[in-house]
Amino acid sequence: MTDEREPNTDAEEFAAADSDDGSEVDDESRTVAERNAERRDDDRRVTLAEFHDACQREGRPVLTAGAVARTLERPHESVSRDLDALADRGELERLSVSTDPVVWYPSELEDLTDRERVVVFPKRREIVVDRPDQFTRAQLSQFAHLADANGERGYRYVVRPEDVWQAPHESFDALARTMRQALGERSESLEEWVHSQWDRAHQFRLTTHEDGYTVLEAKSPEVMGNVARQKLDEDHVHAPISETEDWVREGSEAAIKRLLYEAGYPVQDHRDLDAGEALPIDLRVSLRDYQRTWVDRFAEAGEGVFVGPPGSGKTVAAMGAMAHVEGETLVLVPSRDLARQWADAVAEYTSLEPGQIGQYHGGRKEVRPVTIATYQIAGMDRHRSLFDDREWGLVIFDECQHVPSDVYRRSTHLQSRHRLGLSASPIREDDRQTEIFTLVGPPIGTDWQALFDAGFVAEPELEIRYVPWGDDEQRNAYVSAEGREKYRIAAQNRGKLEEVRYLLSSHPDSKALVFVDYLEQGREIADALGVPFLSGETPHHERRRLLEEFRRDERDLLVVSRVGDEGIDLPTADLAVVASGLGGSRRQGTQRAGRTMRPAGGALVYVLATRGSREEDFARRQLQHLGRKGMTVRERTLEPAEGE
Ligand SMILES: Nc1ncnc2c1ncn2[C@@H]1O[C@H](COP(=O)(O)OP(=O)(O)OP(=O)(O)O)[C@@H](O)[C@H]1O
Repeated sequence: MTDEREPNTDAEEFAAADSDDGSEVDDESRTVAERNAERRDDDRRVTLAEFHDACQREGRPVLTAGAVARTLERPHESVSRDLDALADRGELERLSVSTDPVVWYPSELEDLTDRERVVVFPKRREIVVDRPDQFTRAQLSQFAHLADANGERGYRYVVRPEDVWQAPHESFDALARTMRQALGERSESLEEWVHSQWDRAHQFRLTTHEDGYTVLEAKSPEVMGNVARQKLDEDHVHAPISETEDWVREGSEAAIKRLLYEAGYPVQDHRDLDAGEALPIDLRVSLRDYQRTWVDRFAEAGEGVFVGPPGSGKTVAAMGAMAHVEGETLVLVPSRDLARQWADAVAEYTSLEPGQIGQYHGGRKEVRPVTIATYQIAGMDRHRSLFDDREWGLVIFDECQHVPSDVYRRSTHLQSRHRLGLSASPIREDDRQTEIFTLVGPPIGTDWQALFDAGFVAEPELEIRYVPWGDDEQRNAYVSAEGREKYRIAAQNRGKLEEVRYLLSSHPDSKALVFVDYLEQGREIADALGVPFLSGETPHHERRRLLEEFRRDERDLLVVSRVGDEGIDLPTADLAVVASGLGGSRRQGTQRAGRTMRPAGGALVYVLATRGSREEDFARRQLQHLGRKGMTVRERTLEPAEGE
């Protein structure tokens, strides 16, 4: 299911790394080459993990040096020496049996049955872990991101520059400690690389001068001259203050952060942020531990993006951030429905009175100490004053992967305020990630799997069902069609209706949502099932009524068009069937699946794809992404009905 690559052996990895190293030997580099040679020698020493491997391959917990040498394909003599060294360090036990050769076994025998094995591939900057425990996962997620997790064959983490840039550590030494704890031992070349990335992220910072203006500080005159002064011009900075300091033009902080980020030097933002007009706020709910950690990290930085699966409590944690800032707050959301839900939630979870909470959108225009506005309104010229009407101390961007660029542009002058983004989809297909990072802040997250394991969010089961064509006419049309038309025909395969019926009938007690991408198909399915079809064409009040009925359990089935992705916050469902919608972005897949990840009930997602069509490949790729998030993904190919 996933594109997990089989790890090479360590030896292959190092052999590959070797070809880069020390190939040019001149007088000066000889010492480097010698050092590398030594290190290679070190790296070739038998490690405890390799001993474990050997035991596993031999199927025995106790081995002779000869057996280890044979299994690992290493010289007997050096293996004996290495095993001695491991025993001296207390990692192996040695037992001499008279007349027989010495045998070796791990000091912790239980290691063999229930141990996590960490293999580092420094050159690819990948870490593969077998059965990592919670602690290891928490440590790893501080400097690497989970690229694959299929539960059976291990977790693959990759360390990207931005993972290091946003590591929540005070110093490189602290980060290195976390790495060593997670990896079990030191990986020198990975550490070197991480160190260089760490340095990059600590070359520049923005600070507030005692006279109130912003200063860009560089760590050295060289980096100021070679990087900042090459990338920035008089639009961004006034005259230099010193060799390492520039006086920043008001309002260009966001542009500076972006330019330097793109040059590979993310800027630390240490300005004194303006808390705006004071607004005392008490929380009426106690935050969960991970939410408290999010809020603490936000409090420390003054900015950031909470990244967690839907239903993981980002909205509630955002209120924790509001209570920390205690300033007037502007919340921007993608739709009116969400504005209303936010207003209700603020009233429920904080000490604020309803009269202090305003909504600002097509329906209502209230600007109050806490104002929730839609992106649509916030992007309109005639409503631009929204940003300046009050001294906002905090701006919250809900679903911040959707923030339209005009809203970003308009809110850049709010850079001096606290900024918080909320997102359930960390992965972007365009370059929004840079925008979010530089305009809002760095991601603050928790390993999703940890949230599933702790039971805060129910992990959905996902199944892709490959459905045969419903009739020959469509199949033939598909064969002769081209390009996007192929997707369209496959998406609307009439065979899917039967499959939807079947799935609904096999979950008779579930509250279900059926998603479609095409209005025509939505109407057909809704008609056939005798239920309403909710689309962009459904009047607003009608939409709300239907959703309310669904929430109150007065309805248990709705067919929803793509509008359900962006505009409205769908109620909790037990079952989601994605009948079409595989032509969109990866994010869409995540969000749809996410709708059923609410804590209640054993939520289940079925994605239908037409067998043998492009949809099939697409489904596989989209759901891989979910697999990487630690969900269980299953595939099932359905046979055509009799006679076809
Ligand atoms: N600390 C908490 N204590 C009790 N309940 C909580 C807490 N945090 C969140 N919840 C509950 O969990 C549910 C989901 O929370 P919330 O709406 O904040 O999640 P979310 O991550 O913002 O979801 P979405 O991404 O769908 O907007 C809500 O019903 C909320 O009441």
